Amino acid sequence: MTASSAGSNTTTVHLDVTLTHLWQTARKNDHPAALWRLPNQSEKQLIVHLGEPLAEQQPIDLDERPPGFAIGLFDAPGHGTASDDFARAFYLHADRHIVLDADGQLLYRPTPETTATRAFDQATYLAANQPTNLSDPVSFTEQPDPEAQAAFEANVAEAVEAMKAGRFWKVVLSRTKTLTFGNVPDVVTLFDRLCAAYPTAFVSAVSLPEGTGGRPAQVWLSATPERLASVDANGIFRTVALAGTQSAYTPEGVMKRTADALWSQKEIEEQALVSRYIIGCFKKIRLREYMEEGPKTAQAGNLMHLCSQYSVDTRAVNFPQLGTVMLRLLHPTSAVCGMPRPEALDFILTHEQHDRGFYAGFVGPVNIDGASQLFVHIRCLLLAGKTATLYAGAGLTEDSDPQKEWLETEMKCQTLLRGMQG
Ligand SMILES: C=C(O[C@@H]1C=C(C(=O)O)C=C[C@H]1O)C(=O)O
Repeated sequence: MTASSAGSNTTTVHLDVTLTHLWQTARKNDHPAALWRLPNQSEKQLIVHLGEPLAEQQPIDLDERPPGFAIGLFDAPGHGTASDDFARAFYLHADRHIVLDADGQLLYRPTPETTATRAFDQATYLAANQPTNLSDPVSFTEQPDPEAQAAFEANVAEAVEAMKAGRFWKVVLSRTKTLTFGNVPDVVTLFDRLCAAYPTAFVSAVSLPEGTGGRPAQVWLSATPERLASVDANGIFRTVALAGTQSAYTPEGVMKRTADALWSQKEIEEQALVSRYIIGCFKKIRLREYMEEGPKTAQAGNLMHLCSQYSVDTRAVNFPQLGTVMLRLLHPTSAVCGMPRPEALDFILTHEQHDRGFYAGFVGPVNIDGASQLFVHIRCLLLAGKTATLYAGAGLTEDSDPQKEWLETEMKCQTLLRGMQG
């Protein structure tokens, strides 16, 4: 290995170490790891947590956390009875932080050298010198589930009845789809494909070893279009209200222009409910100085959504904790749960047959390069060996049509299916 200093705060590694070697070394040694690419950027970043195992979710204080990566479950212990229950996540520390820049160079960010970092580097270099067999093409097939559509549509019909009876106004119901890969797929290859297919998405892969939160070993992969809460290096807070879904293609397979997208009253109302929910959160903390842009049509891969953007200059309003406070208030938003939240959550927990796990939770880097960027964990899958479980949901109102909502979840599954095909 030869390592040379490139600038004051990074080290370039001149050896055939790749993200795959780093990722596989982390997995093999049971170190939690997170790999991500921010929207509209080419840099890919990887952090490896080398400390104590991640036993439980922890409160995420964006202002106080050391550099790292958060991944939170959809559901909170106690179902959000305490105000910070939902803003909890497993927290990976950036004990090793590696950046793959736009020129394909691996740069090691300086982190304290410890016995653990030296052991990890050693194991990585050994892995880089082993012959690898990554020539296997990534191929997968869908596992048919003949009951799934009827079960989902029955749930939608029940939700519509509950909304007509006034129990709640909106709920997001989800379903799963199972895939079988020909071979255990290389996660970095899948991640790279999603990055290439969806330049405007937040793409991530997170590996959590067995025992994290009492769960088996898991790898989650996603390409999400939805920002939950972020604060950039200039102190600008951002969130979005994203809802309403249609294909980005005409029935003839031609890409539509966003300006040509037409939205039904149901979709306009559905998105307005998410906007109202966000504005309600600002009102709770008596914050009036927010900017609102939209709703506009936004493209997200094979789909289009209605999107309103909200931003606040936290320095101008002298509110440095706004990101943390809003994370607590926002998650889970009505884009993935419903309104009012307690009733919608209760309906989800009593009707969905699967555990959502990290689907519809949140993911993203915290205090990396002075910014924290958390995204809603949708358009995601859970990988275990050769099996992948995709998760997709649809926002329902009393005007929902069960069959259309099923088709919407099918389109949402297509985002990952197409992206992974490369
Ligand atoms: C729930 C999902 O997506 C959310 C629900 C949407 C909708 O109901 O139209 C649109 C975008 C997302 O906020 C999902 O992709 O699983």
